Amino acid sequence: MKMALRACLRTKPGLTALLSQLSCSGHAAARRAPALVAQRSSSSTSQKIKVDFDQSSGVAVMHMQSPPVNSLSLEFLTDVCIALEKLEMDKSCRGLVVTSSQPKVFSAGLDILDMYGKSPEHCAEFWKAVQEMWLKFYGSNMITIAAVNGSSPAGGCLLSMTCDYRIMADNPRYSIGLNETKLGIVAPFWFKDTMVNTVGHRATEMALQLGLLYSPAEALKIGLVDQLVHEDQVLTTATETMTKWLAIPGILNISYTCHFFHLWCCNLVCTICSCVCQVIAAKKIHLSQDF
Ligand SMILES: CC/C=C\C/C=C\C/C=C\C/C=C/C(=O)SCCNC(=O)CCNC(=O)[C@H](O)C(C)(C)COP(=O)(O)OP(=O)(O)OC[C@H]1O[C@@H](n2cnc3c(N)ncnc32)[C@H](O)[C@@H]1OP(=O)(O)O
Repeated sequence: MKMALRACLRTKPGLTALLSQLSCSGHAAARRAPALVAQRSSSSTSQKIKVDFDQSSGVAVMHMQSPPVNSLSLEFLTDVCIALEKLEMDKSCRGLVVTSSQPKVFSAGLDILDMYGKSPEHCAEFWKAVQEMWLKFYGSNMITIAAVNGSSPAGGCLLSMTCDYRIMADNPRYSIGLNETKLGIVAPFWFKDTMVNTVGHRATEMALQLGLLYSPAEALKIGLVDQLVHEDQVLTTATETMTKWLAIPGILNISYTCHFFHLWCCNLVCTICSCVCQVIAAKKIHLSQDF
């Protein structure tokens, strides 16, 4: 799916416009102009994001440092998107590792305090920022690897699933998954689709209906993560793995992209049809209540 988005962002101007409308793209850029990285190795920091870029390898490491648990608030999401935009614009940056500076937690998911009791305008902006993060990671031209060095529920799991590869710390205290159901909320369809693309239909059904959080070993078993390593090795393994991915010629990447793009389009059409059916059904229920 990530590759599919990458392809359409490269090749389909119409869809790019559609996606940019969906994602309210540019909302982050409007706040702070991106700057190109000029040095051989550089480090740029916002309050909540630190990016180390090694120009010799073309690999950047994005450290999420929003205490206590990297919850995805509007401010944090905006910083993530800005950092990503800057890296995306620097053509020498080919790979991105995303990890956490917080102990025991990769990301606690959406910031619950930023969703509750806020104005409709804030909620709209917040929700657009969530979509923007998702689209930017999924549609990135860079190879992306999530170095999941702690728990990663809900939106944190989504973030890791938008990456090309996931390496998780092998610590049974940590968990990962889309647990929204356990919180009494329904995960949006694009959370669901992202998981289907990662672990398949049946595993997603089980995961979402029961709101399951998986231990690292369980997550590996269903393919939610690709590799487990000792806690101390997560970041180094991620950078080593990146070298292998970057050795693959970009053209092959684009070819696979076309296959996945086809699947993604089919999925989108089904989703639109299902939304239309739901609206029709809701109208029918409404009418039958009137009479
Ligand atoms: C406007 C929106 C419009 C529409 C939205 C509608 C629907 C959206 C539907 C679905 C999408 C939802 C996606 C989500 O991501 S919802 C968030 C789900 N997240 C969780 O369930 C995680 C909850 N947290 C934990 O499980 C643990 O905190 C964690 C394992 C991450 C870490 O455990 P640890 O023991 O290390 O720390 P704690 O003591 O539990 O927490 C420390 C501190 O952090 C606060 N905290 C934790 N999670 C969040 C969070 N998601 N948002 C905000 N704050 C969070 C926690 O309360 C503690 O604070 P304090 O007590 O002040 O120290």
